[in-house]
Formats: sequence, C-alpha cells, structure tokens
Amino acid sequence: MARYELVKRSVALITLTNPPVNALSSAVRHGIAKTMERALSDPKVTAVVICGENGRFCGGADIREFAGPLRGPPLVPLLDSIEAGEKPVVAAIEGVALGGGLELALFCHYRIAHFKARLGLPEVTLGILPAAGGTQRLPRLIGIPAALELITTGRHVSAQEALKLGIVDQVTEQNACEVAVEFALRAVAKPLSSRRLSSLTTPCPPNLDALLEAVTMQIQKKARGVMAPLACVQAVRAAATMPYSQGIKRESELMATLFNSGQARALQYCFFAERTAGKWTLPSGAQWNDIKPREIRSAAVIGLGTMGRGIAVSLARVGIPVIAVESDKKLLETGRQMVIGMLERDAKRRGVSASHNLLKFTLGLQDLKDVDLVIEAVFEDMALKKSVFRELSKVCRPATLFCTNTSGLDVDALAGVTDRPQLVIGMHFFSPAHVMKLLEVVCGPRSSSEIVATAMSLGKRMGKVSVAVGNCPGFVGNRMLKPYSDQATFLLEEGATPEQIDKALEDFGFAMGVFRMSDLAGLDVGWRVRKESGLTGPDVDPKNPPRRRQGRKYCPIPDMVCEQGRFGQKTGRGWYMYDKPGGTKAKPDPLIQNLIEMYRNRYGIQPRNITDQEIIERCLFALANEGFRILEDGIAARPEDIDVIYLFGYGFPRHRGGPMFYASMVGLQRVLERLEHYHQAHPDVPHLEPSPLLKKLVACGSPPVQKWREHIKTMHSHL
Ligand SMILES: CCCCCCC/C=C/C(=O)SCCNC(=O)CCNC(=O)[C@H](O)C(C)(C)COP(=O)(O)OP(=O)(O)OC[C@H]1O[C@@H](n2cnc3c(N)ncnc32)[C@H](O)[C@@H]1OP(=O)(O)O
Repeated sequence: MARYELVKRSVALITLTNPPVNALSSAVRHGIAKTMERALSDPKVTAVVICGENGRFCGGADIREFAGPLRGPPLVPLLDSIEAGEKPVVAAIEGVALGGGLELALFCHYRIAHFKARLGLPEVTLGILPAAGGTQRLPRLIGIPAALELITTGRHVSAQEALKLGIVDQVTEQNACEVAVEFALRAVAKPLSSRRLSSLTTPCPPNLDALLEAVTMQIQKKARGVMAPLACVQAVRAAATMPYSQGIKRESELMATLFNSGQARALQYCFFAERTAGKWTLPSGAQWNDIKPREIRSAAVIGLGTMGRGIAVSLARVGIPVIAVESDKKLLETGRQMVIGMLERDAKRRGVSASHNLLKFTLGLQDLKDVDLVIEAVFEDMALKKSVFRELSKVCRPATLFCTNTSGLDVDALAGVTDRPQLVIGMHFFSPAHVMKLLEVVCGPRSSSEIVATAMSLGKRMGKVSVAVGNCPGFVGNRMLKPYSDQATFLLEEGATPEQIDKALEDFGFAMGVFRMSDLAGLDVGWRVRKESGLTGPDVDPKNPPRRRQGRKYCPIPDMVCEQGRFGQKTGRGWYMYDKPGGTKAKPDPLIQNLIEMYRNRYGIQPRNITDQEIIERCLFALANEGFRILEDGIAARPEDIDVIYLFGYGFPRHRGGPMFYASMVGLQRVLERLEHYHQAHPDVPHLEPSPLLKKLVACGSPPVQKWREHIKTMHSHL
C-alpha cells in the first residue's frame, strides 16, 4: 500500500498505492510507517519524497473505516516521525491533497503542487474535524483567519491559491514527483527547524476574540444546529492560545465529541449516498457500468420560461451547442436576453468567458431536425406537451432523443404520442435549473437503457446529482412532498400557526419551513394542480362533505389563501406578509391568523396546544412513510436515492442524512409506533398509516439503511 524506491541514488520515493484516491486506510498507514522507517534508517538516503499513484496524492483518511473499530497505526504519532526526522521530506501533490492527505503533507517539510491540484481540509463536511494535526498546523502555517475559513467550510483551494496562502512552496506544470525529487536534493543541506510546523508560533491577529465570535455567529446562522464547524472554531482557538502539544490534545478531545455523533454518521452517509445514486440498475439487469451513453453534440430546449432558460444555460456552459425555441417573437426575445444575461453572470462568477456562440434562438421546430437531444420545457400541461412531442416526431431525425422536463406528469403518456417511445425520458430539473444540483431522471416503462445511460451521463456532465426514478405522479420528490405539506396544513387546523410550524422545521435544520418555502415557490401552482385534480374549484360536487375529498381528509385553508389573491412572495402576500411584491422578509400576518380562526369556528374545531415534537413527527414521519411506499412500489431503487433527492432538491438538512436515514436514526420501531399513534387519531389520513415495508423492516429487526435493499429486492421495480 506504499511502494518504496530509491531514485537519484539518494532519494527515497514513497508512493501511496490505494486506488482510486490513495485513502489512508489502515494498510496504507502501515505502509507509510514501514517505508518511512526504512528511509530514515538507510544511510544512503538523504531525502524523502512522498507521492500518490495515478496522479492523485491522497484523498484523506479512508472514510469507510470510520464505521468500524479503528485498526492500524494512529495517524498523528506516525506523522510525527516524518516531521521529527533529520532528512528533508517533500510532498509531491498531484490531483488532490484532502483531509488527512493534506495533513500528511503538512507534516512534510516542503510541499510541491502540480498546477491542477486541489487542496483542502473537508473533514467538517463529514461531521468531524482535521484531527491529524490539521487544526493546529494550518493556522501556524497560514495564520488564523485563512485557516479558520478553510477548516470551518471545508473549501478546496487550487494549487495557485495554495501557493498564495503559503500552503505550498512551489507550483509546477511539470511532473510534480520529478520536481519534488530535485527540490529534495537541493534541500538536503538546509536546516529543517523552521520547516517543522509544530515548532512555530501561530501568527495571531490582535482581534482574535472578535474574529472567533464573528465566525461562530456566522456558522450558527448558516448551519443551525450543526456541531462540527463550531468544534473547528474551538480547535483553531486552541492553535492560537496553546502550545502545540496542548493544542493537539484539544484537537483530539474535540474530535472524540464528534467522531461517533449522529451528525458525523449522517454526513458520511450522505457522502456515499451521493456516489451510490449515480449507479443505476434497471429491472432488465442493465446498469450504469455496462451501457454506453450516447454522445450528445447538440441539444435543443423548447420553451424559454424559468425552467427552459436555466436548462439552456446548464447545457451551454458545459460546451453543448443549444437551439432554444419559443412560440412567439416577443417571448423569444425576452428569453434570449435572459439566457444571455444568465450565461454572462455565470461565466463572470466562474472567471471564464461566456459561451454565447453556442446558443441559437428560433421560432420554428423544423430547426431541430438534426439535434442529438431535445429537452421540452413548456408549460406543465399534458395536452400542450403532447402536441409538442407529436410535432417533434415529425421533424426530428429518428435517432434524436426526447426528454421532457416535467415535475410530475406521466412520462409514458408522452412517450406514447411519439414515434420512438423507447427514446423518451423525463428530466425533472429543479428551479432555478442552472443553480439547483438535483436532476430526477424519470424512466418510463418503455425507456431504453441507452436513453437512461445518456440522460444520467448528461446530468453528470451538467454538474447535476442525477437520480434515476420510476414514472408515477410526482415521481419521488413531489410525491413525498404531499403528505409532508398536508400534515402541516392539518396542524394549522388543529391549533398551530404557520410561523410555529416553520420555526420547528427550521430548528430541525431546514433552510425554510414549509410555509415560507411555499410562499417562495408560489401558492398558485399547487392551487392549479388541486383544481385540475378536482380537489377544489367549481368541479367539486357540492354534496361532498366539507373537509373531505375523494374519501379522505382534506384541508381547504391553502385554497382559501389563494382565493384572496395571496400567491406568496411574488404578490407580497401569502402565508406571510412581505413589504412589497417580490419582497423576501416574511412577517406573520394577522389576516392569516383571522382566516384560520374563522375557519376553526366555522367547523367547531377547538384549537389545542401543539408541540414542536408533534410537528416534526407528523411532517417528517409522514414524509418518510411515503418514501417507504415509493421503495415498495419500485419507484426508487434505494433509500439512498430518496435521501439524495431530498438533500439536493428540497433543502433537507444534510446533517440529518435525508428522510430515510433520519427515520433509521430515530429508530424504525419508534417511527412505526408514532405513525400508528397518529393514524389512530386521524384514521381518515391514509398517509399516516404505516407502510407495509416499514412494518416488514421492523419485523426483521430494523436493519441499517444500507441493508434495506435486501428486503425490497424481491419487490416489483418501475425503474
Ligand atoms: C483512522 C482515523 C484517523 C482520523 C484522522 C482524522 C483526520 C482525517 C480525516 C479525513 O481525512 S476524512 C476524509 C477527508 N477527505 C475527503 O473528504 C475527500 C473525499 N473524497 C472526495 O472529495 C472525492 O472523492 C475526490 C477525492 C475529490 C475524488 O473525486 P472523484 O469525483 O474523482 O471521485 P469520487 O467518485 O468522489 O470517488 C471515487 C471513489 O473513491 C471513494 N472515496 C473517495 N474518497 C474517499 C475516502 N477519503 N475514503 C474512502 N473512499 C473514498 C468514493 O466513495 C468513490 O468510491 P466508489 O463510489 O467508486 O465505490
């Protein structure tokens, strides 16, 4: 796991060999210990270079090992021996030096980076801190403010920025190992004492307390309830106020508080879930690593509304020529200006030049005859979408792939009107499409494995986290949203206020509670869907009992809010009031309070005191319960896929892992008991009835989330 060679007759070259990222597994740590001992004791060796195989220095500690008992040599004493030695040790950083990888490099006396390398201490994103000396050594090297920022955010820096900050000594465009070997030979005669970071005093700003206080407040505001960044601040404080030997002990104590925490487990689960989601499998056995995606050299986007514009930008900025289509001249011109503006702002932010030349704008579908792929993003109306696909079938060459950006319509019904149902798939982008990372790739029963592979690979190319899901109303994300938001409105009827419910959800970790989020998204969208599905509006049979629709409990309060023209932020009024249309600062509105009170009086509902615990349980357990049903129905292949959808598309707090992981952390038995309890109290709410899969998992002893698949695999898959 660490290869030893003697080069240039006196330099020991130690290469970490643990593909794909040369993580510091127990075997690698053994390898480093053995090879370093050999290098330091061999009189022929005057200097040492450490590098990683396959152009990657080191991706840090092996995260998979965190789940079990720690084996192998502990990292800090091992690395101490590198720094303490009398022979210069140079880290040759290619690819990445992350987490324990950068910490290893910080124990070396010198660091040479390839110009394409990325460096960072991302431990905080995994719920832990850089406990291999990183919190004590980086501040000594680059000062408190810069180290604090890198350690508390986990941000990766480029080699050039690392050079500016003083993290590396040289950046090269040549082979970093070869440059490091030459560097090491030149360093042989030089004194090493000033190169040992543990012996340096941390340069301390005069306003240390104020700085730490400001960063703490910023973290508490941005990452409410998240432990690791706060522990990082405390560790960096120790670097500023304690000698190294005590600081390193403090680092280790703080790590102990985080290492086995639920938050660390959740964040590490998220890391792997995100990677698992890309590994799709279809019932036919076709899967991500054996189907070749088609190469997409040109694309078209139909409809330049909010979604279409974001999709066009997402395609053009990764170098795909795009033809954008609108139905009338004025809309086309507005769309053109918006897309170009977005592309320019995006390019400016990324420090690259905008790719205008990749965009063409047209009024005619006939211009699409030669494109490789079309993404339809017209208004969410089945008849309109069908007419677009009928036209496309006439115009496009037979091999063109057809994608629909719908948030919940039947993808197979659309495929059915085309001449190529096997080449039709859903690509559900989230708004704004050039910002949001999630893409649901909706596989219809007739979608071929080739189009699934192509849509997944295109999503990846556009920088999206793509998840393959089956075709049902709302797919995964929006289907689960309904029971969640229904519970919130039922709780309003029963005695809660929008601000109380939002606060409970925000304290849980959501960036926005359900009502603030609905105000942002626009309340009219859901109202239209409810009207179309006959839940409200003139089509509802007047004989229908109040507060019941289609045989189950229904809360009309959201419809009453819309009837008053309150559509959320855009109208300046919604569940909250805003200072102006488009305003973002939500204030509780006494008119909403009156509306709810009048409603309760009309139906004789006696408001009761509702606890935050009940809000969280009812909203989140109903959400997870629908997730279990989605797994049963084969609409999602794995709980990880559902969690990734909620993390990237719906603002579920990452340190809770996603709705399915959260349910497993609470304990499936407890979730089952609480759902049974709430269902007994509300028998007319089917979403509260525990799903058969939840019951089955509890009966099997509540296996960890990674094992649920074994209990679902016999079930029918719609993927
Ligand atoms: C023994 C206890 C010591 C305590 C010491 C505490 C101090 C140190 C702590 C740490 O170092 S924690 C780890 C910090 N490092 C990271 O967070 C980096 C994580 N990895 C990445 O960001 C990326 O993987 C990458 C390195 C930038 C490469 O990205 P790329 O897109 O090229 O590939 P991926 O698909 O992400 O990864 C490929 C493959 O490798 C697995 N993997 C990546 N990093 C690790 C890791 N550190 N440990 C274990 N496995 C890792 C990843 O899951 C993929 O696996 P597969 O999906 O292919 O199975």
